Amino acid sequence: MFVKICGLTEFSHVEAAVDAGANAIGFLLSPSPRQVTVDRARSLAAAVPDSVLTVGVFAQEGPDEIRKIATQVGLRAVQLHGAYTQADFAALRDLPFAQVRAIAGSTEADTRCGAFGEDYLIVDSPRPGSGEEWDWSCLPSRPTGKWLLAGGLRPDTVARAIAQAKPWGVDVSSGVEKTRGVKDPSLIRRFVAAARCAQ
Ligand SMILES: O=C(O)c1ccccc1NCC(=O)[C@H](O)[C@H](O)COP(=O)(O)O
Repeated sequence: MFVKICGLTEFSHVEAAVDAGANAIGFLLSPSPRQVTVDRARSLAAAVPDSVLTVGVFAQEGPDEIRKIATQVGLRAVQLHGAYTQADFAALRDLPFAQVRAIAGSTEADTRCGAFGEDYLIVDSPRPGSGEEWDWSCLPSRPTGKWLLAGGLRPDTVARAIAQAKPWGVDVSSGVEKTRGVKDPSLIRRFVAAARCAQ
């Protein structure tokens, strides 16, 4: 089970996620309570071993801005949330970054990973990063390929979510925070362990 921890802002939390065995770590580079500056993201990303995917999360920047920021930070992947088109993904394809397409699972968006040429698909709640649970049993069509379930997952709910939705991976932010925007290392450890034990 592939596990991504999103919205990290502190070195100690990056270390906790890496030590816990996370496969990917996300940095918010768009407006959010978890947003980090380009300089901060670059420093945090430099502390992550090559085996872990560093993902920059974007929600409103255009391809040129994403290209610039992702290169400055030294990311290994970009995650595009919202109204990004197939053309936006194509415009970034020449970069040496993996691509993550994040969609709201409650919409009619294409749930096939790779439909826009992306490497990973995140099927999220209608309000990304809100921590709100949503009804993933009501997906209009079953996602395929390397898809991650996200949206309101927590250490005590992730096993049930995996059993029901059978995703390729999971993604969490709010569920491993003690207060909004502030991660808790013990919750990170519990989340990764619970996801890894789940079937
Ligand atoms: O975290 C945010 O504030 C955010 C803002 C805009 C776009 C995406 C955002 N977050 C993405 C994520 O943290 C995760 O991919 C996912 O939505 C899980 O969030 P959560 O429900 O908080 O676990």
